Amino acid sequence: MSDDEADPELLALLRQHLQGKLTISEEPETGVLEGAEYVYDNAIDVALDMRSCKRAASAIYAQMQQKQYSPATWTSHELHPKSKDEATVAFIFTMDLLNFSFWSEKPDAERFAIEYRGKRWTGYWSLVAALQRALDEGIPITDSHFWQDEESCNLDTLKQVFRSCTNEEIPLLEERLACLREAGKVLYERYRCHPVNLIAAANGLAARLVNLLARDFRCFRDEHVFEGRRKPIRFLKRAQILVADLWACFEGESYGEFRDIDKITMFADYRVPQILNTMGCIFYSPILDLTIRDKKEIPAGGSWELQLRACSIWCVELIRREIMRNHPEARVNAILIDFFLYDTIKEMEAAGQESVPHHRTRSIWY
Ligand SMILES: Nc1nc2c(c(CN[C@H]3C=C[C@H](O)[C@@H]3O)cn2[C@@H]2O[C@H](COP(=O)(O)O)[C@@H](O)[C@H]2O)c(=O)[nH]1
Repeated sequence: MSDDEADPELLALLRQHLQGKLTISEEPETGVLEGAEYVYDNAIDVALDMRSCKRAASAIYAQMQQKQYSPATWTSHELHPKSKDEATVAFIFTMDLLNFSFWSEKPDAERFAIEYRGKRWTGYWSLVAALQRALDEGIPITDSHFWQDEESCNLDTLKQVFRSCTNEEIPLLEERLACLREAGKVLYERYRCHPVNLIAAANGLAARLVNLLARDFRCFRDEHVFEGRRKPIRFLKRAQILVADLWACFEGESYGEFRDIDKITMFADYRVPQILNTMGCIFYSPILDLTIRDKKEIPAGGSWELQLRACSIWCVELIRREIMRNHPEARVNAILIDFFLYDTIKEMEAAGQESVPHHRTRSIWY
């Protein structure tokens, strides 16, 4: 077919569209839930316990009501940015670009930690504290121009930004620099150097923003082949939590306004599976259970890890459906359930009440 002959299939599609027979769905899907259900249906090392999920649904709903859990809870965290503007969009984008792999095998007093505002911050909060401290110190760590400037933004700069008050360095420092470099390049090439233009391109659709992040940024493309299945399983954890953080921070308005926000799923990290296991909602084969309890590393991209992540997503979806079945008026979605579960396991950790460890996989995806 010569270049100027149109593809007959395309012509047929166009004709159907013009005749109003073809509605090109405005509502894109991320495919995350579909992939999670597929893995759940084919998992042999991870399973769900329906009775525990039902029990968890009513307990979670009751506690969320009692704590008045809402998107506004996000801003109430001491370290999260308070201004509702472009600077906060840039902060959240930078934060979720680097929001991965903080766990340490060192004892608490020796693990990587950031000293900021008179406190020691570890885990996710060490990331937020380091970014806030860098901005206080005049380092433009949330500016995509800076990320591309190899003179002023390099490994030494990041070592300074993430300098620890212990002898342990932040894990995967080189990978974090690579994420900033790539994101700086893509934002320059496609989004006029600022993530607000990426949000504008999504046109108020959360699923579209997630898909744009996965399409344009390799470092957000958290998808993996499960046991040889041709179509990769999409987790897109940092892309999804980025949308969720925007929605929560801006309380569903302005840069956080998404008419399909309920399409966002739980974020497949290493903390929520831990609390779901603690509550008996998900359980493991004896060998996997032993591996996790012995704090042995689980290979990134392997079947065990994908089963853990996918079954956790599916578990939170079933909990969400159970809550909506019993409370049709509830303003609860997978994001708020997830945020609640994460904050709950962190409270348990702070109180020394963790009964089972989280799984250990070192990865840039979560
Ligand atoms: N599923 C899920 N994963 C989350 C979060 C958050 C923080 N979200 C804040 C925003 C609103 C909420 O109220 C939280 O205050 C971090 N993480 C992930 O956990 C890991 C860090 O664990 P640790 O090293 O122990 O701090 C790492 O993979 C990180 O990406 C969440 O909410 N959900």
